[in-house]
Amino acid sequence: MKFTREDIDTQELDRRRALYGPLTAAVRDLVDATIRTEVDEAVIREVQATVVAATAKLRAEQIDGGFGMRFTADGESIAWGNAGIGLRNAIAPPLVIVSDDAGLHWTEVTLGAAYEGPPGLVHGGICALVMDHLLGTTASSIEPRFTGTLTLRYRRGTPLGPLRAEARIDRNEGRKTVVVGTLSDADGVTVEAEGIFIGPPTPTE
Ligand SMILES: CCCCCCCCCCCCCCCC(=O)SCCNC(=O)CCNC(=O)[C@H](O)C(C)(C)COP(=O)(O)OP(=O)(O)OC[C@H]1O[C@@H](n2cnc3c(N)ncnc32)[C@H](O)[C@@H]1OP(=O)(O)O
Repeated sequence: MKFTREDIDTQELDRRRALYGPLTAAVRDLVDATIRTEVDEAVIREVQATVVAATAKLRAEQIDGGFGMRFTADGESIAWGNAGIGLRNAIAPPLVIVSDDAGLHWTEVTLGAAYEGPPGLVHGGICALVMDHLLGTTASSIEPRFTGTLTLRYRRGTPLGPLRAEARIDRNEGRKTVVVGTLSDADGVTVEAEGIFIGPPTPTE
């Protein structure tokens, strides 16, 4: 697993956020526009050439493999390639997870055309991504936990558009943390989730 330390201060972290965030947002917008455009064939070919040229520029200098998970000297995590929250990942919705003192974790996100499964509805695997990441973050609020089992009940289709997901720890059983949560639209719950998240073995195990 790729965990590395970045020797940068908060100011440099903010500078990089301000640099890469808008690029990712522009690529995300490009994905949406690619799905929904109705322009004529000549424009499609012209845009394709522009995108290919832009990609070649970015590929001029690249890291090997994925971004990994990096930490600053202050312990701040930089998971910028992550499929759920990655600042540099246009595939990520991206999720912004917040929590309160009572242990409730939630995220409010708008899922558009890029996340469609059945017509007008969110792809079931994307619902799983949202719930896995939210429940995993909730389970990892004290120490890191990996997804062992994730169980979802799709109560009804989840419409594309604004959504809210919530999670809380149900119980801890040694290295296992059981987390429950829901995904909802304005009319109520669409998906119920339960996850069993497993921590690393203690040194005596
Ligand atoms: C990306 C993460 C970065 C972390 C740092 C930063 C954190 C910041 C927040 C990030 C939030 C991320 C949220 C997304 C999280 C993922 O997406 S993680 C990716 C998907 N998950 C995986 O790839 C995990 C793959 N599986 C494994 O690595 C291993 O099977 C596991 C889950 C670590 C367990 O292995 P193990 O430690 O050898 O487990 P083992 O000793 O056999 O069993 C321990 C206990 O767990 C139970 N157990 C074992 N496997 C399972 C299972 N699959 N289901 C249920 N119970 C199980 C056993 O029955 C046993 O129970 P008890 O007998 O103690 O009652």
